[in-house]
Amino acid sequence: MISTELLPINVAGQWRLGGGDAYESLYPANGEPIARLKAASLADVDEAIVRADLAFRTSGWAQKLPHERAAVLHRVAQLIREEAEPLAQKQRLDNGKPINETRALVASAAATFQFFAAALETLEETITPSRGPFVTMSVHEPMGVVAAITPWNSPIASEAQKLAPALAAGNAVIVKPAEVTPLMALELARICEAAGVPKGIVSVLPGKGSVIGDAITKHPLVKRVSFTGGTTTGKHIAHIAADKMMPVSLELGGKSPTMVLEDADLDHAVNGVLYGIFSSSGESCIAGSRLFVARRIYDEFVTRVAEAAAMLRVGDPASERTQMGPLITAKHRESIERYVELGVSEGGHIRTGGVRPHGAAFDSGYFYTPTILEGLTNSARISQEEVFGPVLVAMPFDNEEELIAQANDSVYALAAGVWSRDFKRAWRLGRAVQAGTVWVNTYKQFSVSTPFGGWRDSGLGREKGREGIFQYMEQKSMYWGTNEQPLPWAN
Ligand SMILES: NC(=O)C1=CN([C@@H]2O[C@H](COP(=O)(O)OP(=O)(O)OC[C@H]3O[C@@H](n4cnc5c(N)ncnc54)[C@H](O)[C@@H]3O)[C@@H](O)[C@H]2O)C=CC1
Ligand SMILES: O=Cc1ccc(S(=O)(=O)O)cc1
Repeated sequence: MISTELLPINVAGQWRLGGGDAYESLYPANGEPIARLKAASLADVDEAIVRADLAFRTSGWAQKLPHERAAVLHRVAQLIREEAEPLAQKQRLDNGKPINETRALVASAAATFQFFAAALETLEETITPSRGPFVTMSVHEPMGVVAAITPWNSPIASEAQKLAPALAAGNAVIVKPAEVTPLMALELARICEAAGVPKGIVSVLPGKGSVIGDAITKHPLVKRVSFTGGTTTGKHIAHIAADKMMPVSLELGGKSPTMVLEDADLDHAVNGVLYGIFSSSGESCIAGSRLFVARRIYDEFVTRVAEAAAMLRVGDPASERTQMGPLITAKHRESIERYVELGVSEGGHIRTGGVRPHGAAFDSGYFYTPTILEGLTNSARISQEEVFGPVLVAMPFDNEEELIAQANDSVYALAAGVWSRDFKRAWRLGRAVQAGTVWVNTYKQFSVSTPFGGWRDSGLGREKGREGIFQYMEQKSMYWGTNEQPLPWAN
């Protein structure tokens, strides 16, 4: 247990107990409580947003010069780095990912703050070519209060990905973390305050999405929502946003194809496929969950992947040797088990996994074995729906045309992988596959300077990259008259 005391939440700079129901955050590896807190109430939501709006207008945050705000964000990055190990351990407890993964997420959160601080300092507005007796320019203004609604699977990274650009842009930010993983957002708010972000500019309101997230989205003072989560929730938020004429960005689900060609470096591809689906226990929007392998090498390749999957070290997230930890909750594991049963009922057979691991070390956590299904087509429900767990569907293909048709036959289009030594084929497939991100001869690599987002049901808008900051700003075109030529009605 991190603390037996009820943890305070952050209502526009006031650290206090939430007004909602008390609940416990559980360690997925053993089901034991690690923290207790009270969720935000609807009154907390309204108070946080009204006070955030006041802080936006009066705290001076929005008016700071870019290099001054950037200095504060650099300090946030530095403080995250100074506290990296305790933060990683806390996130391990909150979310159950292996410690090596949570360390990488903490490092990426620091890098994100550093990147957006640098982006802000070097941001250039544009003077546009004039077409009259005036000088024209395009500038950007902060929006006011914006909201960041995040899922449970990579808390500190997904929160930093929204908080850093939103703060860089000069806004006040309401963070609504997933109910089951509230701790990292609270830590980030504490660090922002310590780094010099004025009180009221960051709030963290944990609680049920359908209540707290909904109220935040609908609030008239909230000028933008940046959401990461499931596609159904994302569509619901998009409807509310349409009614408010509010811009949104939506980072949603995926069912990403990995394509392995006959000429691929197979050692490398085996590792890439394993990492793509089984890292983070497959609880990853970009998990490479559909594997297409050239028929000529299908048996050899899938045998190698299955054998390696069976050898993955599933277990204690605290151990540096662990490659796959537990799933997030008992309920989520049940949903994955139902998907595997569905795959079998649709004609699939389990090549490896498909069970909970046995042994005392696993009994009270939410563990599941790395699972590969074969014998299914791309139209099976388990090939089409997001499982969000360690389940791979492997399928052979006969030619490129059929491969691309199947890879693109999905409501999702978030990511894709191509494995081939033939540059021309890899290029052709990489350009033909419909996806927000394509990895060639690698998978699940990220750079904060490269935009990320999905097509179709995988989302709207892009995060990261220098342009990511503009998501949180309104654009304004300015015309400066030069008086060289009178307006038509001049007297
Ligand atoms: N494209 C991307 O970048 C990523 C997408 N995801 C997606 O997230 C999903 C898993 O996360 P979950 O927490 O299960 O998703 P979810 O959609 O249930 O919840 C995500 C967040 O939205 C909140 N929420 C739920 N209902 C809401 C409502 N009516 N109004 C406002 N907020 C609401 C939740 O409390 C949580 O904070 C997966 O489908 C996955 O693909 C996850 C990580 C990255
Ligand atoms: O930057 C994008 C990004 C990185 C990781 C993930 S996930 O946590 O693996 O789903 C999602 C988006």
